[in-house]
Amino acid sequence: MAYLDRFGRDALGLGLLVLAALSLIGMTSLSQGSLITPWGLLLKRGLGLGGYGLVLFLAYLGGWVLRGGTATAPVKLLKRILALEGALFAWMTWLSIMEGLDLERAEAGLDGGIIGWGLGTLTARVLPVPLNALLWFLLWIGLALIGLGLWKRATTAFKAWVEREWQRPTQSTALSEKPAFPPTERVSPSPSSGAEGIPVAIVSATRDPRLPPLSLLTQEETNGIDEERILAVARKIEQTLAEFGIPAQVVGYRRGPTVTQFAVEPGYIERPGPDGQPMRQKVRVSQISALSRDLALALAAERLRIEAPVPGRSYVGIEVPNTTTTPVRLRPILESEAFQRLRSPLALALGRDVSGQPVVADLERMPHLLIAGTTGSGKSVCLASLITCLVMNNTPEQLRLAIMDPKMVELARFDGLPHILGRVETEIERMLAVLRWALNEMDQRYRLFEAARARDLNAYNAKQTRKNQPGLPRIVIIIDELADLMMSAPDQTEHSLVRLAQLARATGIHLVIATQRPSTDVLTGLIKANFPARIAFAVASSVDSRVILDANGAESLLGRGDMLFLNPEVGSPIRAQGVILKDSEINRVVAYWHRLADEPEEAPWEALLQEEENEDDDLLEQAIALVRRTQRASASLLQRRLRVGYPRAARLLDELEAMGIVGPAQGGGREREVLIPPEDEDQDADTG
Ligand SMILES: Nc1ncnc2c1ncn2[C@@H]1O[C@H](COP(=O)(O)OP(=O)(O)OP(=O)(O)O)[C@@H](O)[C@H]1O
Repeated sequence: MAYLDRFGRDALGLGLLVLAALSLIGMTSLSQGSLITPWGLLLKRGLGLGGYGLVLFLAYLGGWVLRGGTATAPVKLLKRILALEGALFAWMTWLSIMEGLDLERAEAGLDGGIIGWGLGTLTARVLPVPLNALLWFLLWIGLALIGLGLWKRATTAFKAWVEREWQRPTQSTALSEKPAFPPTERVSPSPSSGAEGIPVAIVSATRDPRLPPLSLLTQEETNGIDEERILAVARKIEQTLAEFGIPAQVVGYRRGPTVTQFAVEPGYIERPGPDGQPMRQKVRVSQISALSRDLALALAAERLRIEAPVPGRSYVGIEVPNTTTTPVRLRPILESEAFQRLRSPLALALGRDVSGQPVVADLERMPHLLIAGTTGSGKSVCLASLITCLVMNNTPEQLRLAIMDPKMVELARFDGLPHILGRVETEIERMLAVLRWALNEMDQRYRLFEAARARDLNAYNAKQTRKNQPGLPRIVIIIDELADLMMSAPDQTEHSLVRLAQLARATGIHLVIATQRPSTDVLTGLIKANFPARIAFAVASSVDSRVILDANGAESLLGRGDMLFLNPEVGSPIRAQGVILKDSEINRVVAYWHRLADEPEEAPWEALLQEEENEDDDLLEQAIALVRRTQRASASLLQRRLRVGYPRAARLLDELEAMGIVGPAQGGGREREVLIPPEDEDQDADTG
């Protein structure tokens, strides 16, 4: 099927290119033919110079289809084609109007041809010539931008320009008065990006040819630095602090994708000393951080975070949201020096910090990652970018993923990646089986290492390579919502996660777990103790922030990918804007691997589930005997006595109900009614 798809696409793309070439030959009369000549004449007469536009349009469409452009959703594709066609007509009409709507010229195949002339004449009846020309010119530009997919970028740039021009007159006078920033603290624009201090890209020359090319991913979209606004905010900060009796100076700034961090150096307050002489006393940093709400009010900022002091620096950092945010893209981070320097297959591109520098980390060293934040704060986007980052750098022989997504929609689009063991699991019971399988796999790997006298996965794989034997892949287990698992089988989940977290590192098994419920019943002390690397997205309160990071701060984040990353090797959390991928980028990467994949394999935990199903029959017998003996029926009783997890106990109860042994659920956690008599009564009845 995929082959047919590919073949059809290639045929269509080539067909469009050939049509473009034939149209060009016909219009320029380079060659004669019974079809080409009348076709060229028709184009010339009908479209005038627009005929050349049509040639370009066909060639562009052909190239686009060949490059895989049909992966775009059909409605979107149709919209873009219609817009490009509209742009072509608008251009032809504009040409005709500019040449005075001359029918003779149109018939001779000049200007916009008959069609351009016709459309122009139609609107000329109601509009004066300049307005008529302007209307078609604007239509041409607008439709071309939509057709080329540049509309959003153009409107954003236009808005930023209007904003800049609007603010200019009010600020220019004050600007010359005080250069507030020493040049050293400024983010110098890099040659590759043209803005925002993004480091020069370094592409590794040693990229494995089996890996997807980086060109599948989008380049960064950047906003220019609006220095005037930054200066105005800096002045406002100084002014507000002064109004509260705190002398302080803004000595620099660092601009990131969503926030700008202002470096504020506390000044001195003069106080009368014990001897009556004035004494200079430095402002305490806590005095500045206490004013965060007043500063937010003065700057009309939604939320404001104060880092007091910035670790390793002699100033306080006040982070003010930018008016426009820049989406952080994966590709420039993969190409950055910081990422390349990690030289790890499990290097993760997390985002950009408050100065626009890449934030990267090595999952192998973390060795597990905990992600938490309220709903809509950016967890799933973060997981999707982590998965894409991993599969951009690893073949399925090097890395396997076990993905669990009880929310069912967020990560299901990765189904079909050959890296995924089985498929993306969405049912609680199957997820518990994945964890049990991971524990088995870990034990088995330890036995293999022992036999091969290898200390860890790297040593084992090196030995296998020397013997020309295949090595073992690393395994990353990803859970998109831990709360669901913890609610239905808390003991089993906690036990498995903790054991894996403690022991799995050497075997190349790593965990990435996310939750939107940062409460202590989900992130228990034991789990937290074993997951020192954490990412906190925006949360509702400082209590939640402390549950995740053991520190305040996440409550002041702005949401939508704004995060605090706690790297155990660094100590204090780093603020960053997370990477976001377009759907089209993910689709291209999945399609790349899908094309190379063999038939999907059965999940390795399938056998485990089958075994357990057989065990269930024994359990059912035991459950009947238990209910009959105790005359009580509840999930917790079955869990305790039969030593099973909640999902199994609940399933057993359902089966007992279907067999008419217990009544329906009572609600409110009450026990069910038992419908069979105790054993002796049964016997009495038999004998009597
Ligand atoms: N890094 C980012 N950059 C820009 N926008 C982002 C980023 N991350 C998330 N967003 C925006 O926030 C929205 C919500 O993100 P996401 O679905 O990841 O939240 P979530 O925390 O997983 O929520 P839920 O728990 O309800 O699934 C996204 O649709 C996107 O528009």
